[in-house]
Amino acid sequence: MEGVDHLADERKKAEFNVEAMKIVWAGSQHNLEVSNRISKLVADDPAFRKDDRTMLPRKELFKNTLRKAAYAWKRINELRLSEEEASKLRFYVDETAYTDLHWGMFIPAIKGQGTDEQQRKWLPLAYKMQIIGCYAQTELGHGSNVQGLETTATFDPHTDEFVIHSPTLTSSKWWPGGLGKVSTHAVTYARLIIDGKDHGVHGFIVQLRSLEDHRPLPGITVGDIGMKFGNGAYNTMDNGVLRFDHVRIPRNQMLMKVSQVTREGKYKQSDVPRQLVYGTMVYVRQRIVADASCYLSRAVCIATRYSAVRRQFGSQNGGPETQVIDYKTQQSRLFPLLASAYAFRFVGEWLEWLYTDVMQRLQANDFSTLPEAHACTAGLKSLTTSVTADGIEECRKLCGGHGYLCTSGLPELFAVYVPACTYEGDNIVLLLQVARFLMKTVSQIGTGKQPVGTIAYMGRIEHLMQCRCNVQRGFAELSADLVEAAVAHCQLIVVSKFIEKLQQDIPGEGVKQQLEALCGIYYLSLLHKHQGDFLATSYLTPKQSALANDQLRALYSKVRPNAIALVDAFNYSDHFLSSILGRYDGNVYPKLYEAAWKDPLNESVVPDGYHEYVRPLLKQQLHTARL
Ligand SMILES: CC/C=C\C/C=C\C/C=C\C/C=C\C/C=C\C/C=C\C=C\C(=O)SCCNC(=O)CCNC(=O)[C@H](O)C(C)(C)COP(=O)(O)OP(=O)(O)OC[C@H]1O[C@@H](n2cnc3c(N)ncnc32)[C@H](O)[C@@H]1OP(=O)(O)O
Ligand SMILES: Cc1cc2nc3c(=O)[nH]c(=O)nc-3n(C[C@H](O)[C@H](O)[C@H](O)COP(=O)(O)OP(=O)(O)OC[C@H]3O[C@@H](n4cnc5c(N)ncnc54)[C@H](O)[C@@H]3O)c2cc1C
Repeated sequence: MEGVDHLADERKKAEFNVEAMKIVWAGSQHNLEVSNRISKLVADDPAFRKDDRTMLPRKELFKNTLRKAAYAWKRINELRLSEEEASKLRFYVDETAYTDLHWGMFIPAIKGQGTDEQQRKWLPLAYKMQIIGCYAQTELGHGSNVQGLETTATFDPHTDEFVIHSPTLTSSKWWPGGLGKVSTHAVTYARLIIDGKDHGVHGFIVQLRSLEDHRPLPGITVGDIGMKFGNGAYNTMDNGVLRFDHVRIPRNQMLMKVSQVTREGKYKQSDVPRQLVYGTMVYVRQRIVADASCYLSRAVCIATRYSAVRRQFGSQNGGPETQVIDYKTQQSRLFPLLASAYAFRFVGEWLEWLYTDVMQRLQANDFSTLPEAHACTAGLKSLTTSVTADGIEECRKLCGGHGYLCTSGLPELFAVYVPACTYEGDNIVLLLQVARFLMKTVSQIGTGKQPVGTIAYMGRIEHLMQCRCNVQRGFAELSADLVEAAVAHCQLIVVSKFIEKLQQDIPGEGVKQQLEALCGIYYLSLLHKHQGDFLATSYLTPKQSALANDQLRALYSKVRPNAIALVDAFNYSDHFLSSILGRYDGNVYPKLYEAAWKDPLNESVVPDGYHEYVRPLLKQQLHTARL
């Protein structure tokens, strides 16, 4: 029934102040106000419609994305939106586009690795979108191993230029988003060669296309790499291929904050770690962690609302069947994901703080916290994206058959999100970086160096203090176990940041109690999942393990009446969720029925192809039957 809130009874059960929880989720009253205003702006504008996205052929889909990106830019300028509001608007438009890479990587790369002079030249052009940029690092044959890139940038002292070249097929740039069809410029990563000497990988600003007619400049071959997983989803993005045939750029287009090449061809390394060349990846990994909670909470919101609407079995005396959310099995799959969404929100906030702190220290030439920042961003990116991708798929299954329909919103959400486990660093490769950091810490504990920050706990573990180990010995052989240790370390960070959040003053009736319950669900469900490890290492007795499980079940019961309100606190509009199963009013069945009839296949009663391919079969059967 239109206008009826089918979830109203569920909302009445809430034992906490939902408006106050919305502020906690948004981070502040100000953030909530901006989110409300911008999300409404997008939802009310038919130009941002997206319910047809999974049905459009690629060319039409891509053109539509270009139209939306241009329209979004027009609105940002007309309404004089601030940078914060503009990025919120792109978030609520909810369509991956070349602009993600322009704002998310091209500009940050210039800011992080360009000199003041380079920033003064390039940033105003980029901010006004008079040039559009991408981040061209990965190659056909090399992704994870950045030091293995093959593209060369050879200094020519006669002309004061670099010659950018792709020497082999495997050196072709492959994957950069925005590169395929749109970008006019790329921050390109290439090996710096001076006088025959290889100085390793550096970033260069290279113009790819004419600003007049958009054609590739001489020596540039560029195009899209083709369709990716899923309908709609990441196919709105022009991930590209790029080859250079001795393309010349002026010397001052090498990003020279970390190291410089002089007019005479001298290579000078600033007094900063070379890893700062990887700085853009650290920035984006930190953003990806913040984003994981958004994707997971969307899926959880859909699955929770639908689980309250859906009924199966258990009818008493002809009464209604049981809401599937009341089954303990459903709760044991759903509520840990709900708890994870909140946990990732808080760890994302903390990581943002850590990143800002590291950046401030770098300004003051203090590089001491860089290894920890790298380990935290790499590890948490890996953990949160893996859990989120798996969580979205679990939410689809929690919605039964209807979860498989595109109109549930879940298939596209999964397809658009799952590459997050690969881009910005394959999740296993990143965990190996964390493991390396942990092993290095262990090797230093023996020398009396006290670990601080997220690894301080290691200094309190007795047997680690006795440990005398070399970082590399046995590392490869034990790498699968070390990856597990790295995940456990990252989980510890997530749990401790959730607990720290609870130690803050959290206003709003019942809000803190709900968060305490969710925090308990988060760590107890982990403990339950890994109880074998805890029992094997005698950190838990079987009795304690059983008690923990009892406590977990009790917390599911505590959260159950609040479940709908806890997902309402994410504050997602129906437009943003784009899911019939996750509708705010729970009016699922009539809307599913209505949507089916809008499918292009139902435009005609007799489908295209019937007369060519079906009718002849039927005729043949009629003929055979008569015989
Ligand atoms: C659909 C959209 C979804 C979400 C949107 C999310 C966010 C939106 C908001 C903003 C973002 C905007 C856009 C992004 C959106 C979507 C993503 C789209 C695009 C994706 C782009 C990319 O994928 S770009 C390419 C990314 N590539 C990688 O990540 C490569 C991974 N590899 C590496 O990083 C390195 O090769 C390595 C770390 C694995 C190894 O490096 P190497 O130099 O060989 O190092 P080692 O020898 O192992 O180590 C040497 C020492 O250096 C230390 N180290 C390594 N890396 C760093 C670092 N980054 N910082 C600091 N220190 C570092 C290492 O620990 C070693 O230290 P020691 O002390 O041990 O010597
Ligand atoms: C949607 C999408 C968007 C992207 N956008 C961009 C972009 O804008 N710009 C850009 O430059 N790049 C981009 N990329 C590329 C991306 O960064 C790389 O794909 C990513 O870094 C992984 O590298 P790879 O593809 O080389 O994987 P590989 O390293 O080849 O991984 C293959 C397998 O090998 C394993 N493996 C690799 N090394 C090791 C090791 N040392 N030990 C154990 N196992 C290992 C991995 O775990 C994985 O299972 C994008 C990729 C995708 C999918």
